[in-house]
Amino acid sequence: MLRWITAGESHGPALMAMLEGMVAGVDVTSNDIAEHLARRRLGYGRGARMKFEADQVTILGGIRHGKTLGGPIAIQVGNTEWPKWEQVMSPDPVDEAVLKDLARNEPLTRPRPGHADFAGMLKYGFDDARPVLERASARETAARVAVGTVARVFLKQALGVDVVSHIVSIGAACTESDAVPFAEDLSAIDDSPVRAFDKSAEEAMIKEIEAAKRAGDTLGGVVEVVVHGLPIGLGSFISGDSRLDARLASALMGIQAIKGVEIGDGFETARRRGSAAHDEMTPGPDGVLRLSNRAGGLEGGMTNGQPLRVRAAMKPISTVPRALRTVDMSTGNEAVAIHQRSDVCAVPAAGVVAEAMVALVVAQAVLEKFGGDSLSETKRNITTYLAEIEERMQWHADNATDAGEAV
Ligand SMILES: Cc1cc2nc3c(=O)[nH]c(=O)nc-3n(C[C@H](O)[C@H](O)[C@H](O)COP(=O)(O)O)c2cc1C
Ligand SMILES: C=C(O[C@@H]1CC(C(=O)O)=C[C@@H](OP(=O)(O)O)[C@H]1O)C(=O)O
Repeated sequence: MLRWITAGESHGPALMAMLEGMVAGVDVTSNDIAEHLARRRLGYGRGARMKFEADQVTILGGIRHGKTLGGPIAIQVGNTEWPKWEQVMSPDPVDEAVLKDLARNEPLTRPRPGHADFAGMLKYGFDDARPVLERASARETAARVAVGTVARVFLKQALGVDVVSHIVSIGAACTESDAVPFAEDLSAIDDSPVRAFDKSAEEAMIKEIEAAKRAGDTLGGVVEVVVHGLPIGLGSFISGDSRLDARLASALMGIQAIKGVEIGDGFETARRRGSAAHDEMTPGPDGVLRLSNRAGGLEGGMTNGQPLRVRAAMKPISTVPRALRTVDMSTGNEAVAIHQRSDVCAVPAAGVVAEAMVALVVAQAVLEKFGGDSLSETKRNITTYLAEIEERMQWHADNATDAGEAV
């Protein structure tokens, strides 16, 4: 089974990610990983760190001469800030006298409502939020994007599919378009500072971020991930945890600040009648043709041959410059929450992270269905399966007559 894990803190020496279960023979290099990490650093409204963070990539195992070897893949992403934090974040003990004089080491005792500080301090028994926020921080998403890159290049090489995303809304500024973009339509999406597909919405989104910044406030929004061309039958209805929609929701919800996941038309579907909620089928030249894609390409927890379409809602950043009320955990008194360097809006970056999580989950489902130890073996299995599906679809196309039931 394809599995992944990350380690590391926001201001530690580096983040690390391990990916186990990837087949041999996938072409991937440090440059591919660096390219996607650079995309994650972009976006209007991000804080100062993204301007100088270099996300130095080192592949430590599992890849040789640009090809996966079949063993666990280990990737390190360096934290540019480490030299400033060497003592505060040292894995080995540091002299108390040295730490006492470091402003950076001042205990953070005023938890930010909305961040992990409060519950994390109580749960792990810390008087300081530093050890909590270091790991809760979305800096960790750089490690996910690193392993997500391996998953996305595997999907491209095994099936020819691209995992793409765009921003649907930031605050109240929302795209008007309900088109499901193709990868070609999104080839220049990273040139948009808010990664918006719809140009008129782009302007409104930028204005929304500027207004929030001026007001000392922060923003969230909604991202959409799309994958065209997936084979029918990834995931399964046989149990809750094998349903692909459940697995996608879990992976997307696992991203810091994501508070809602919608598959296809999701919540809107719940407001419709059945007659207007599903995707009717009709005989077509390739077998069965769908008249809509409200389900987002998933029925019964399986891909159904329609484009996969999944959205994730991100809450506003909780480090609000116009700081929120809190309680000082060292005194019990009313206080204002910690305010430190932070993003005003990180929705465009969250889109890149969401792509990585979707790529990992879909790659896991592809490997589960088609197996193989090498890319060529997986591809062979895919080809055989697709030929069978095509044969059945062709049977429908060849046998359909006008004698069907009229609707
Ligand atoms: C790409 C990205 C960047 C983020 N940047 C910040 C930030 O600069 N400041 C902040 O307070 N939260 C930021 N967050 C959100 C926090 O990490 C998140 O709210 C926190 O870990 C608590 O988890 P929860 O929101 O899921 O409950 C960011 C999230 C993402 C996905
Ligand atoms: C470092 C990243 O995002 C960070 C996510 C984050 C948080 O609380 O989640 C807080 C900020 O951390 P710092 O105080 O170090 O600037 C962001 O910059 C990153 O995305 O690489």
